[in-house]
Amino acid sequence: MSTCRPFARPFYVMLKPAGSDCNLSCRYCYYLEKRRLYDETAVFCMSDELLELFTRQYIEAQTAGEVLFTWHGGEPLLRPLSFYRRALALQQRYAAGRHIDNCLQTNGTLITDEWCRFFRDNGFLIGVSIDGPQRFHDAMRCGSFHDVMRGIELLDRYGVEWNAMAVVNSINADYPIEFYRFFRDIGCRYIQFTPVVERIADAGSYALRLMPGMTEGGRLTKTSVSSEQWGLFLCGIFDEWVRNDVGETFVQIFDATLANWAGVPPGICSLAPVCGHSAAMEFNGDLYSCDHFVFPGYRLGNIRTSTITEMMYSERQTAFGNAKRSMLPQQCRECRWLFACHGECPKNRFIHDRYGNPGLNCLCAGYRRYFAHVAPAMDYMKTLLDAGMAPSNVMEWIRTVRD
Ligand SMILES: C[S@@+](CC[C@H](N)C(=O)[O-])C[C@H]1O[C@@H](n2cnc3c(N)ncnc32)[C@H](O)[C@@H]1O
Ligand code: SF4
Ligand code: SF4
Ligand code: SF4
Repeated sequence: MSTCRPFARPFYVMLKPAGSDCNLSCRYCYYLEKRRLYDETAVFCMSDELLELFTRQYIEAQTAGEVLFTWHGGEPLLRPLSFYRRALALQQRYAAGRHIDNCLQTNGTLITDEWCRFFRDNGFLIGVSIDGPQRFHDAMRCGSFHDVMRGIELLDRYGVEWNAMAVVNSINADYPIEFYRFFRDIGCRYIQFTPVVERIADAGSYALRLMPGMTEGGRLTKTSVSSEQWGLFLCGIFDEWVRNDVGETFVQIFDATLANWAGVPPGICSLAPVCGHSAAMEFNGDLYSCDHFVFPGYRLGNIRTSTITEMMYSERQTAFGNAKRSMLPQQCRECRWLFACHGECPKNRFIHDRYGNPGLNCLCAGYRRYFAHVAPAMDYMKTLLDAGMAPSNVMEWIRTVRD
């Protein structure tokens, strides 16, 4: 096994213990169709033996004293509690003094008292997918609103730490304030927004229906958000947040934007300069460059035949990571917001820039609007941070300059 550890930063692997299996079929889901990569498979289920191999390799591969396990899917709660008990036992067996944390991303519908006790007792951080008020959520997520809210109430009752993962799509994007207030009203203090940007491939050009980023052609799905919608959405929510909630409600993209303004790592890959530190592993041990690049051309190998270390530090994965920067079109290279945007996620890069070069992010116009809109407040918060003061002082300032 390779002992070479050239990355200073840790890396992460998102695990798919039930593959792409799910009890829902959300309209915009990019992951459900990944079962087509494994046509010969009837049951998508990570074996105990593979779980052990992964756990050992993953812990050994980490350069830091903390190790984060990320359970993802499909729906990870389709696996029984006994699977996760075994996972924790294996983590302890191979920890060798390292501190281990677990987070799990779920649609929330299968949460029970028993799961909550387990999450609480073992310090799991739970990401719950919820797309805002019922009419928005149900329109995309199979009418599951009440089941998800019941899951959230259970998590609250047992004191389990959770945050919201909200997908911004063609429908809810036009209602930023209603959407944002919903999360505040249900007591959610940590919110992540992800825009839907998916393209359907021209017939027969890909093994999957949806296309990978950094390619040309295809047509946008109906649920995808437009660049204009995304920009207006972010500006609308920012105005509400910056007046009332700084330091109280944490919106991941605003924190990441401020981090880039202050010159520290942003904490989300989409606004970081390079990719390559977060891979995804399917139920059978296949490792892919990123959860949003689970396509045959981005399969790095399988942990039964190569180690995670070899694959994560391979030339291929390094090239994948650096492509985020090296493939930036001229318009991005000249952009005044490059320090904050970095061309955003390569998954969303498939339009031409103003010079006719390929590889511009299809949300570019929205991001330009957003960065220009938040710049004065970001400048002010950076000044506060430099002076050792809390960014929440921006709320008072913004009221005096804008009211
Ligand atoms: C694929 S799901 C897997 C975990 C779990 N089933 C859930 O829904 O939380 C992971 C996250 O991706 C989000 N998601 C699904 N399809 C998406 C898309 N096309 N674009 C952006 N996010 C998407 C989901 O809403 C969820 O928050
Ligand atoms: S619950 Fe998650 S995995 Fe299942 S369809 Fe919805 S987004 Fe996809
Ligand atoms: S491709 Fe997108 S999601 Fe994947 S690591 Fe890069 S920025 Fe993140
Ligand atoms: S705002 Fe547009 S041009 Fe500027 S870095 Fe981002 S994607 Fe590139």
